[in-house]
Amino acid sequence: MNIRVLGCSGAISAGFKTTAFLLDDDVLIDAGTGVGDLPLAALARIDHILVSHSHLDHILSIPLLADAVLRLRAAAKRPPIQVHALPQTLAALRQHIFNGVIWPDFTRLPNAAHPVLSLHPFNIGDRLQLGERQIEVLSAAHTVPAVGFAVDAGPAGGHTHWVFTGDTGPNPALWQRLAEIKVSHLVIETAFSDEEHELAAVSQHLCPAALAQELTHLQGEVQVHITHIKPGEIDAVMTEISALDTRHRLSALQAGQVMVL
Ligand SMILES: Nc1ncnc2c1ncn2[C@@H]1O[C@@H]2COP(=O)(O)O[C@H]2[C@H]1O
Repeated sequence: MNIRVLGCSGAISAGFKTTAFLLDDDVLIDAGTGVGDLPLAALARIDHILVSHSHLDHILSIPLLADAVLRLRAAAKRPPIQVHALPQTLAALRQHIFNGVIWPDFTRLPNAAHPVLSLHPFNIGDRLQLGERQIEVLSAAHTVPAVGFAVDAGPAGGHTHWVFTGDTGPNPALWQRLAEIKVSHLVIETAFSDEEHELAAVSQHLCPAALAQELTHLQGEVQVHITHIKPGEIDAVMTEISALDTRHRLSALQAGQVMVL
């Protein structure tokens, strides 16, 4: 099982794409601007999109992807791309994106019987079975209903997990759950530097000081990948993180990086 980072930035600028991970070649975890770097044939292979929350930097490639692959998938008689998210997130997509104003309703196009997208609600704690892969929905604490995900490496990988926190501030429920499973990779956000700790708090993100506090709850010695840093904050965030006293191995996640489970 491979997880490829298509985008891991907290906003955009040249060379920085927002959150998207490609699990093998058919499952997207979040659909930020990084999705747009995939060739059309690769886009057409995506069968599932797992959405952490409704914010634009995580969803904006869903409507664009639907339009890009509609004809290819219809010609190949492919089923709808399944979009999986919390009920509140799916309602936001329906109301604010697929409303015929911002974008056509691709849950009914090219026709209502065989649309290019279908919407599938999940709840925190659910375990989604996508082919051989099992993915658990984790809690997140953000300004809108939000989740993270834990991808189970399966029996060949000793049932370790690749964990993505999603966008979140301090999140006790996450650490409670992670104490019960084996974690090999933790992809955790740190959007802002400590200087911006008030903005981090109000927008429910982490800064390095808050990250340090969160990581005290993570057992063992884990490879920790820092994601969702705002482009102007990267040097400050990574300098502050390099000074943290922690047993875990911390590095900045990079677009193009492939993690093998
Ligand atoms: N109160 C605020 N003041 C300024 N910026 C904000 C505020 N709340 C949210 N944001 C920004 O809006 C962004 C929305 O997406 P994010 O949660 O990734 O990160 C958020 C912050 O960068």
